[in-house]
Amino acid sequence: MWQDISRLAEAYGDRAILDLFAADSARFEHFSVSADGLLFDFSKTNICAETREALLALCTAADLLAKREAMFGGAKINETEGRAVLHTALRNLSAQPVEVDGADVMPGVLATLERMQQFSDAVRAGDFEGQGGRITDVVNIGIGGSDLGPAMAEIALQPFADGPRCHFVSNVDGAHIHDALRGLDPTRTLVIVASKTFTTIETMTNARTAWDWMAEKVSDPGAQFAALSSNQEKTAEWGIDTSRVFGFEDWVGGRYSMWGPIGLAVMIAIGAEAFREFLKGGEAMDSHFRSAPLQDNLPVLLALVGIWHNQGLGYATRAVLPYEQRLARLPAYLQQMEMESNGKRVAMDGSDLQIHSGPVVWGEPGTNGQHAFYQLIHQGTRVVPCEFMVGIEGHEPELAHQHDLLIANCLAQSEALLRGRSLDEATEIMAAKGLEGAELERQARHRVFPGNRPSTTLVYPKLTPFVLGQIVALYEHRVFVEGVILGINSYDQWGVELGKELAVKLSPILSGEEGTEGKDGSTAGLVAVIRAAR
Ligand SMILES: O=P(O)(O)OC[C@H]1O[C@H](O)[C@H](O)[C@@H](O)[C@@H]1O
Repeated sequence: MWQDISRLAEAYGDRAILDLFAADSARFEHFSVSADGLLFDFSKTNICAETREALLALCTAADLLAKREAMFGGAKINETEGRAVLHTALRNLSAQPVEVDGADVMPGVLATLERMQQFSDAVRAGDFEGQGGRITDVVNIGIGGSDLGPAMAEIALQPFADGPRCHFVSNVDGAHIHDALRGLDPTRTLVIVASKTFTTIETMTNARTAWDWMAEKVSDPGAQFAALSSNQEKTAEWGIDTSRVFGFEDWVGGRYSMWGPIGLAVMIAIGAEAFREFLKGGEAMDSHFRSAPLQDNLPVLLALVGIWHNQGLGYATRAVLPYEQRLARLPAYLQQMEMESNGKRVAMDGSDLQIHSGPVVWGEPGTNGQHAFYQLIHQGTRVVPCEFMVGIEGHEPELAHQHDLLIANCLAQSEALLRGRSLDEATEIMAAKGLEGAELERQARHRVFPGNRPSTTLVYPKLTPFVLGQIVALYEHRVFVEGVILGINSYDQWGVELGKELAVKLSPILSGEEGTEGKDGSTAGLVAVIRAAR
């Protein structure tokens, strides 16, 4: 199967996408797909019917349909940790039973959702108070999957945010919590400690700092703390009342956890009803993913475009470019989701991967990125497949003219990438400015855009909680499909462990309690410089 992809990449990798449009006047219709109001256009790639067939064959070869049902059905597909992968159960509002080890997980999921709602309602209504009165601010302390999702969503859903202000603290750098707490009233602040394991050093350190900050002004800091975790033993050690502890099971991966208790800060910000809309959006994408034929299946096609560009054509990165300022943190969120999930060098069975792992994912919202890094995207020597996204409508009707400009910019960028500008065109432009001879050629060459650079565009009606749920679930399933095709485990993250272990060992070396014997020359040298300067 991979041989087919290599053969097609060899044969078609360089062909002109514009020729494909010329050969098929309905190319846009043939190479775009819709699901519940979302439209995914991948016609501005060099995928043709033949390539699509070959890519779809990868799904069949990887037994995608059975694996998809295994995931939704609660099978322990995270084989290196012996866990099911059931973030989809967190948004299974229809409550269709989902069994793990013979027991339906749905009653527990829905009961926790209900408890979250009661707590969130109480905070928002002022029925749950701080020791100085109504809660005005919520500080979510967590990192990685316990931070990026809610932090991203809280910004994304600002038009719906009518609850207390939310702040997110993740970095162990004391500057982060220092700046977040500055100006807050500890007597009217709720601290949410979000950590699946409740052992993550950054989160525990920041939680201790927040506790001490609060203890200076209130007699019972624990009364203004809530905990979100799958480790009930550890939350009990902190003495946080169980009424404010929201648990989840080990079958929710950290980077897939914003649908459950890890989303509490978002629920408090936007209210339980809007949060349920977010879940409904995810649920709608789940049912599309499970029921649409592969060739019309949005997550499947998004994944296949990814596989074609990365494993097929060898493009090592992809840029996520939301034309939506409120999705400013989406690229960072997807970075963890995609790179922690599919950045693996061995297959599920432990053998070396024979193809490249997932790509580097990066990005910034448009139009800002245009004035920063698009230069390289248009004229650099490497090709960066671009994933544009844009809403048809904004939330500010009085600024509709600005939204139109935003859309125009988004479409202009993908058009420019596709079309480019030839030497003839550039020469004509420069000649019109009066240049001649060698100088004309030199200046014209700088103004050539090679074009033929692939991009996709995801169009959504308007960034509502429902649409955000669709988008997040779309990318989750994209990661799943790519992981299945690559034959890796997308749900562990052993690659983050070594650095953590070494950091623990370096602490006593930095403080001087232990020496640098056995350390490499660079690490020993850096330690020496830092210690000498103290
Ligand atoms: O939620 P926690 O247990 O505190 O984990 C927070 C994060 O840290 C780990 O190092 C993992 O790389 C992430 O997948 C995880 O989301």
